[in-house]
Amino acid sequence: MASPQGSRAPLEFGGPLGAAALMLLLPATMFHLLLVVRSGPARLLGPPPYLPGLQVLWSPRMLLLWLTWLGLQAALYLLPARKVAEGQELKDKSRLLYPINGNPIYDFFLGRELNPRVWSFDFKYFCELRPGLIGWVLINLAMLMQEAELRGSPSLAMWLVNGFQLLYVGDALWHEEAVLTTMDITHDGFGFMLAFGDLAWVPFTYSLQAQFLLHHPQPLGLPVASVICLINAVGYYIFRGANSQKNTFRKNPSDPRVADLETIPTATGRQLLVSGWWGMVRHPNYLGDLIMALAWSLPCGVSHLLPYFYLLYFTALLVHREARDEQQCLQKYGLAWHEYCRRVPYRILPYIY
Ligand SMILES: NC(=O)C1=CN([C@@H]2O[C@H](COP(=O)(O)OP(=O)(O)OC[C@H]3O[C@@H](n4cnc5c(N)ncnc54)[C@H](OP(=O)(O)O)[C@@H]3O)[C@@H](O)[C@H]2O)C=CC1
Ligand SMILES: CC(C)CCC[C@@H](C)[C@H]1CC=C2C3=C(CC[C@@]21C)[C@@]1(C)CC[C@H](O)C[C@@H]1CC3
Repeated sequence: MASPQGSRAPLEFGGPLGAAALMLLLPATMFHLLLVVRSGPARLLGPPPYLPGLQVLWSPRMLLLWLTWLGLQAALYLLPARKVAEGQELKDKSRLLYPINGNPIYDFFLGRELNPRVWSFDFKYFCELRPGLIGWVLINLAMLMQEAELRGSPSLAMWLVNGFQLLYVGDALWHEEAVLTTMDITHDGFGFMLAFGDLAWVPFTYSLQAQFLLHHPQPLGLPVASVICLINAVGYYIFRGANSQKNTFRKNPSDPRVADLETIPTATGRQLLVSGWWGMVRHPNYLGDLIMALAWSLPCGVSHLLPYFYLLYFTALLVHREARDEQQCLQKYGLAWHEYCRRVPYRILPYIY
């Protein structure tokens, strides 16, 4: 089906071939990382030390545990006390139409249903923040507790990684409503990418540093730990400052905290911030997030590349995501976006990219 303008919407992620490759590569990458992190050499680019037998990989008990975890999260999600927030309204009051491009692989990967719901249970919104992110910090905690069992007490590096990532997840849950304006909720369908990303990729690869530290303890002195804490604090300050500034502005441009910021009018009636954080680069929030990603890897030392996998993957993800967002903003704002790009020429890293 053509999009409202009659033209075919551009295929993303390399179209069907890219989608098929990612659906094979991503689970294989996660599997490789989980095998290598437990090995002595822990070589990111080396072959996995061994391939476990089927009896190791398939456990009905683990499947039951995972389904119980999902069920618990679903029950908590349905609690009547939860706050209900308006989703982001689309331009023409209707919902985006997904191109029926006649290719099941691409649709399966990117998903076609924008708001997959059963009654009030929104599967995409539920998966985006709860089972995966909370599962992530639970795995981290399990690593910390296992290190305490093994070595008498958790290492300083393990405390740092747990603390930094607990702050990140707690922040995401505290600002849960902000997820409603992300492209995952407003633009992407709920397909393999988000289902696998939310439920497997986040808990099992985002906890890689904690898993690495359990199997490869790293000495960390207080002076270096203090510098790493400062790096994470700077990253979080930029991340939170930029996200809050934009979300406050989007909710109420007259809010005293953003009313004095310079803006560019657009034909949609919405304005673009062109000073403050969003006058520094076009995605300051990504910059803060990447600085935190560096701070999460540094406690693992520099002897192995493996703990820096998240930083490498995340850089690629945000560079790609930024390009996708640029395309969407160009479609939304046209000349106003060109003007914004002229005045704010850098995307993520000031004077570099
Ligand atoms: N840890 C992880 O795996 C991931 C973390 N993230 C983090 O999630 C957060 C959200 O990122 P993301 O969902 O990509 O989207 P963003 O929060 O960056 O929002 C992008 C949208 O913001 C609006 N916008 C852009 N520029 C301006 C401007 N100058 N003035 C006003 N509005 C503007 C546009 O939407 P509109 O104009 O329609 O409002 C644009 O589509 C980020 O901090 C990111 O780092 C993201 C992906 C993965
Ligand atoms: C290569 C992967 C399989 C592609 C999947 C990417 C997903 C894991 C991410 C896409 C956007 C995400 C966001 C977050 C977590 C990761 C995913 C789902 C946050 C919830 C992280 C916390 C932030 O405060 C908000 C983010 C929104 C986007």
